[in-house]
Amino acid sequence: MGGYLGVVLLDQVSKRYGRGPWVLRDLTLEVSGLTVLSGANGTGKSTLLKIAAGVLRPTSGGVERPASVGYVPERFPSDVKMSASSYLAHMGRVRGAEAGDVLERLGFVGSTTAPMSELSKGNTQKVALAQALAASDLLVLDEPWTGLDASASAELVSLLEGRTALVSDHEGHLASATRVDLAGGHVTIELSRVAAPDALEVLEGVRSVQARGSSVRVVVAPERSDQVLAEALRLGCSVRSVR
Ligand SMILES: Nc1ncnc2c1ncn2[C@@H]1O[C@H](COP(=O)(O)OP(=O)(O)OP(=O)(O)O)[C@@H](O)[C@H]1O
Repeated sequence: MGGYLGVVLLDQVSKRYGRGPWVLRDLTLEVSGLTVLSGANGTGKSTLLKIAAGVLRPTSGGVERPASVGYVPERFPSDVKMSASSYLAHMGRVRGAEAGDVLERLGFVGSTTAPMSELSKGNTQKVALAQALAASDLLVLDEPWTGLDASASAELVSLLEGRTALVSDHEGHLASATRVDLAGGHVTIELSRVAAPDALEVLEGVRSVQARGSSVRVVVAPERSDQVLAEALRLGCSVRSVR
């Protein structure tokens, strides 16, 4: 893979935390322009964004990101002792690009010299956005409107115009952006006589396998449910229900 400017490419990315259920499975994603990630709570939006930004490794699969990536996490740490101006200067040196007038445009009204831990939630978010928006190739923004007032929210929409960005947005600020829905629905298969749950867990499309008393509940992507059912029967499992 090579040469994607302003585009993050996730190639067959899967992620699970430890031995927990699969949060993402075989996800391939190219981003150009504004792309909004949607999906119910817990479907893996923040996980995907962390992987795209490079702060979390996928369990498997490849990620290629451009050189200059700006990331705003879902929650900015609340205990940063550095001041906003020191933080932005530091990030500017790391990135080789200044934050420019983003703070002013977003209507920042706090102190740029006080510790950031003393800033209000909205003003902290504006600093987080200012450092990220200095990146030139790709923005990865997790709920970036959190804590912003109406005028800062509208300004952020205009700041994102023409940018390449992967954004989670519960509130529909970017109505005209490309949408990637992580929910995609699921099929739950209840099995008994399961000798080897591990053999089910590795099947394509399987999101989780949970023992429940004498049965095992398998959550599967809808497009793979027929194949998983067939494989479960081949492994000698009995099917109790599919819904
Ligand atoms: N550090 C972690 N350790 C273990 N499990 C985690 C961790 N982070 C996230 N998860 C799990 O991964 C799943 C996806 O979480 P994630 O935060 O990516 O979802 P989300 O779509 O961003 O949710 P929300 O809309 O509520 O912010 C959830 O089941 C969550 O419990």
